[in-house]
Amino acid sequence: MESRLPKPSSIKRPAMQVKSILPTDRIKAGGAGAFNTNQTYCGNLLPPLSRDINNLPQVMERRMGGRAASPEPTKILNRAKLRRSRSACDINEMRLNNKRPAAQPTLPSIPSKVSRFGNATATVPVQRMGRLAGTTTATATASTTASTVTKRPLAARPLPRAATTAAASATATRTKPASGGASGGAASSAAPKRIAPYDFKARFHDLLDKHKVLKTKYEKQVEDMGELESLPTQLEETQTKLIETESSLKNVQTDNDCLNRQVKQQAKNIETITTSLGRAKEELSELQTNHKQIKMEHESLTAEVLQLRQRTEDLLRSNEQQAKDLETCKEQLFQSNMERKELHNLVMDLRGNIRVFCRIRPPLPSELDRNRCTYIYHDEATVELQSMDGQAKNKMGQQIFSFDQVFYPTSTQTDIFEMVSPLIQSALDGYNICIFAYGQTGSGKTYTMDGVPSELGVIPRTVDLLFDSIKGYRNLGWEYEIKATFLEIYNEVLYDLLSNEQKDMEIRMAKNNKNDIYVSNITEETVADPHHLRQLMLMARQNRATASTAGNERSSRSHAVTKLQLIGRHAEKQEVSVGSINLVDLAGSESPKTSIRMTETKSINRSLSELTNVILALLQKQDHIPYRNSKLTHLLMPSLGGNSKTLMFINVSPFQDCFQESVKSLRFAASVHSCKIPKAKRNRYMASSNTVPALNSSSSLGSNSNMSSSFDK
Ligand SMILES: Nc1ncnc2c1ncn2[C@@H]1O[C@H](COP(=O)(O)OP(=O)(O)OP(=O)(O)O)[C@@H](O)[C@H]1O
Repeated sequence: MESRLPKPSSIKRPAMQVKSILPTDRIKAGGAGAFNTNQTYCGNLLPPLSRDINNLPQVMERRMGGRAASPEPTKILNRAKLRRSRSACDINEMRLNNKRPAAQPTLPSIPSKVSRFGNATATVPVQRMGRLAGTTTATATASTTASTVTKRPLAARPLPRAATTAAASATATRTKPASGGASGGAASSAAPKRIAPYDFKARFHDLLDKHKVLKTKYEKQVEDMGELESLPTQLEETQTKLIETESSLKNVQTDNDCLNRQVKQQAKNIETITTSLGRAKEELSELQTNHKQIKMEHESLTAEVLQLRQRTEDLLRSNEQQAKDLETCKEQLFQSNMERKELHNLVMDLRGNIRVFCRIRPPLPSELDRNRCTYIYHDEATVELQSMDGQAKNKMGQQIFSFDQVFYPTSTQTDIFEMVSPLIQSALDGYNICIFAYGQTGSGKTYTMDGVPSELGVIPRTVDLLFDSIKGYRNLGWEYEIKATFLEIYNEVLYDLLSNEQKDMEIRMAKNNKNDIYVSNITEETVADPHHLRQLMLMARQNRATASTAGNERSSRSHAVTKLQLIGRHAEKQEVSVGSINLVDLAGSESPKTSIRMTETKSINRSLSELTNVILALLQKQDHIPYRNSKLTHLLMPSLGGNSKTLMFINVSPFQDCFQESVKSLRFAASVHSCKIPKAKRNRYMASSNTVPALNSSSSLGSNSNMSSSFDK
């Protein structure tokens, strides 16, 4: 009988390249842990199943070190066993399978068997199933088969999951028909039927089944090997991914920590903000309350503002009207003030341009034992002087004198100044005023003019009145400037009482005004306040020449002239008013019989005599008035005969031994009182005129003034 099986020589090895074993180095590189699921591979205890059938020759050759090498006894024995276990059919079938493509192995069909089992699946021999009776899993079947082929105890080796599944599937497929029919079930439960050695066909089929199972197992193992080969790469990728994941995890953890810190910080911030928000809410509430109050106040104030605006408009209209009225009133006031000045000075004129006041001083406590003559006061302006000496009384006759005013010994400084102050007012109105005291030594001239600290005289009171009046005039639009000079005439020589320097001082006539004179090189001080002027007066008094006389322990031995210039300006009306006050404390006349310093006495008496002559010449209306015969009359020329209002005090002593001098003084004063001086003219300038002195100019009427004046008619 000729077998239809192909000859073993025709079997070719599968073309598929399969790695028979894992390289040791790769296994080692993968680490033992990488193959924990397949300890047998890692330990290289068992060869892979891929070497079992298809690659068996090559494997054997490799293991044997090639055919040329002499086989080891154990391997030769195994090969002999293998050779014994395999039948010729097996070998032929393997050769046929090797010739066919490995992916689709095909076997020749056996019609007789096929018809008996019905389909290809049923080609699994019942005998084999019977032989495998008692095993319900493909694993057991495969293990049995494997042990049959390789004669190795493979039961302990776990099969790959895919192979197990395939084997189970194949077993299930083969057992289905048997379990479906009674015959099949009987066959499966029957004892395994041994195939007779001569039944090659059965053996062939049995081997074919085994071959299929092994082939399936082989394919699964190849697949598993492919999967296992890719495991290191996957492992590396997984490790790389793991490292990346760990790095990412670290980053994420870092980020998480950072975020946690931020969350904590934000939580704190939220807490702070919440607290602040609470406070802000409270403040907002307070502010809202305040806002309501302020709003109410604002509304109230707005209404008030509206009322005030209306009131302001009314007031503005009223103010405009009042401003017009004020201008009218100012104008009327200015005109009335000018009229008052005119009337005031008219009264002064009616009283006389030169007025004479007689003052009889009281005896001092130290003089109470001195004999006094009798003064009989007929009225306030008439006094009768009687000598206690009967011989002198008969010789001099009745001595009755009339003056503008007679002041009793009991009259005070205040009483005196009440009569003087109207003249000071005239000086502010632009008139030249001259006040001098005449009398024998010790009669009270200095007391009347300067006074004592407890009883101020005419000069300090004049200063106070001037500054008080300037304040009132300022309200009327007038601004005043006061300049002061202090000089004395001693032995017909001029001295500057504000300077200790030796100066060449002369009395000169103003260039454009023959009625005005000035003193060259004299110190002129602009006075800002009464205190300043008092200081200057004190300095002048200290510089004045004094000496002891028979009638006065501290007699003034010179004529002292204090000159105050008053320059008033009305900016609105463009008017300038220039007035002056000459306050003269004459040296006391002295009898040559009692004189100690004859030259001094002669000079004083001569100057006083010249003063008498000038006044008498004015009284007699002589053509020539001898002003220049003495420094005193020359200096007082504008005050005596020109544009001036003059007040002369006649001071007399109450003592009997002064009777003769007192009578002479009183006679002189009485004659002056009767003297007629032309009507004084007010110095009034228009600001637009070139003749107006410059404001704050040092040049003035008392010094070197080139001013030309236009006088009122
Ligand atoms: N009315 C008076 N009441 C009180 N004491 C007076 C009065 N008049 C003058 N005396 C005093 O008389 C003395 C002499 O006065 P006073 O020095 O003023 O005289 P005089 O005329 O200036 O003298 P002389 O010309 O020598 O300077 C002074 O002590 C003064 O205080």
